[in-house]
Amino acid sequence: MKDILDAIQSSDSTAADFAALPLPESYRAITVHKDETEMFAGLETRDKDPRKSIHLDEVPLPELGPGEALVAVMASSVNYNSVWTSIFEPLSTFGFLERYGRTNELAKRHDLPYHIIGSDLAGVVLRTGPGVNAWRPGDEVVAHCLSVELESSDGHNDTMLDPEQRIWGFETNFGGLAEIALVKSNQLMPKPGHLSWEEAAAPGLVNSTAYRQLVSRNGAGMKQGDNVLIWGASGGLGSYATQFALAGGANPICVVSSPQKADICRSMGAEAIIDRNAEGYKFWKDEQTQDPKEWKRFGKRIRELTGGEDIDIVFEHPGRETFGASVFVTRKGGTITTCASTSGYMHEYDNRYLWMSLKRIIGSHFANYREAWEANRLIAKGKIHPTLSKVYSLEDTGQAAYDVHRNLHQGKVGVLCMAPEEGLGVRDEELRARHIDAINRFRNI
Ligand SMILES: C/C=C/C(=O)SCCNC(=O)CCNC(=O)[C@H](O)C(C)(C)COP(=O)(O)OP(=O)(O)OC[C@H]1O[C@@H](n2cnc3c(N)ncnc32)[C@H](O)[C@@H]1OP(=O)(O)O
Ligand SMILES: NC(=O)C1=CN([C@@H]2O[C@H](COP(=O)(O)OP(=O)(O)OC[C@H]3O[C@@H](n4cnc5c(N)ncnc54)[C@H](OP(=O)(O)O)[C@@H]3O)[C@@H](O)[C@H]2O)C=CC1
Repeated sequence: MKDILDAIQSSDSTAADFAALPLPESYRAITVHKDETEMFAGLETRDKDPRKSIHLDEVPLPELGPGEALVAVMASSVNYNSVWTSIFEPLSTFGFLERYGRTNELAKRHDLPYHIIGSDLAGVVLRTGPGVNAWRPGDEVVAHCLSVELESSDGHNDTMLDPEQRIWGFETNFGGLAEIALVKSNQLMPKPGHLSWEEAAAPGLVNSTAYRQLVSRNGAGMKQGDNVLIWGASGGLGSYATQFALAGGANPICVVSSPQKADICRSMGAEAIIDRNAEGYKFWKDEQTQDPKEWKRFGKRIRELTGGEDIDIVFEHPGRETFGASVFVTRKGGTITTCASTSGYMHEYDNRYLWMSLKRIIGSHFANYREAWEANRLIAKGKIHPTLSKVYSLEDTGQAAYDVHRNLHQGKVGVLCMAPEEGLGVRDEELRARHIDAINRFRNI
């Protein structure tokens, strides 16, 4: 591993040098264990502690197949999907690995008693498999998390529709929270040169998801002037949705839960901000009953902030707790676009407000390669910025996942994998200097 790190840190290493580097037989990786999937049985979701289920193990290097690449991971980030994996909700991800393993001989590699998790990385290509021409050893890359087989016709208009579509590091093994990761080569994209390894690893999953969900024609197709209600506007997804709304000439109405988070949104340029905690919205009277009066109070507040207008697009992900309110506050003909259900996936809403006002609910999930590429291009051009707040060592990934599970974090939480310290890997100091305040906006708050 030391030779690999030395080659990455040396300014004159060539593709041939990387190709000649011997690969280690094993490497360190963040895992959950199959024999521990019942460890939290009977506990409430919030009491399931990722620090207990997340391990740092030495694991064997997987075989490299056609169309694949092995990447030395300098940094990764914590996504909520790793929280779900670590608390074994809504189901154990070992089921995904078993199912994938049954599909073909090579996919059997993924069905192991441990799951190496993580769906983001920034690093350097070490080896490519047969059939890979676009990338070579030594390339500095980030990886998006869409894994597709594309053997069926179904995925050829939009690769997210492939029947064998999987999220790398969640529904496949050998993810990014590790010193080495195995990806398909069509997950690779150029690392933005003005960012450090940990900054470059932070946006990937959430930035691509927010891009499809909000901007792409496959999602809400946001346009100039749209009022966009963004739940969790300073969180992982929301901090990118807020930037897309502002950069695209829309009007974000940011919902957050503290004055500090409201300040972050303000510093991004948002003006309409609702502190859901301070204003005390209670959309549910009890576990079974919603309170339409609270939907109306919320809608009235939105009208105050917009000069009397309602919402064109809701950027939904909290799910059960907010969905009824989201459908209610959307304007006639407007769109609710949803990619998750953090607070519960059995949603309830008053359908009269949907059909009578011709509203649409759009399901959105990650992004296809083109959408991920466009989202990464905006980062590389300094139009959208990473929202990295805190960075942990690989050893402390459990604590990082705990912070995200308990909503103690801001923006994105990074993890150093092979990178010995923060701040390394910057290749374009000039572009960095132009955007340094925006790059650091979420740091250490
Ligand atoms: C990028 C980051 C993203 C995120 O963070 S997203 C948040 C984290 N992700 C999640 O929480 C999602 C986790 N995934 C799930 O919860 C499950 O993954 C799903 C609920 C999405 C799907 O459940 P499943 O059990 O995998 O699939 P089924 O479709 O419920 O069951 C499969 C069986 O059901 C049959 N079936 C499917 N559709 C139909 C139909 N229309 N009519 C009749 N049967 C159907 C199939 O054939 C098969 O059957 P047979 O088990 O016998 O093989
Ligand atoms: N389908 C897909 O492709 C993707 C799905 N996801 C899913 O989206 C969800 C959010 O991910 P991410 O943004 O990274 O997570 P974060 O935890 O970083 O941010 C979510 C934010 O939502 C707000 N929130 C949480 N619970 C509630 C609630 N009950 N009511 C209102 N607001 C709430 C919080 O902000 P505040 O407290 O300030 O209001 C929180 O910070 C997860 O479930 C994740 O698995 C994520 C990425 C891709």
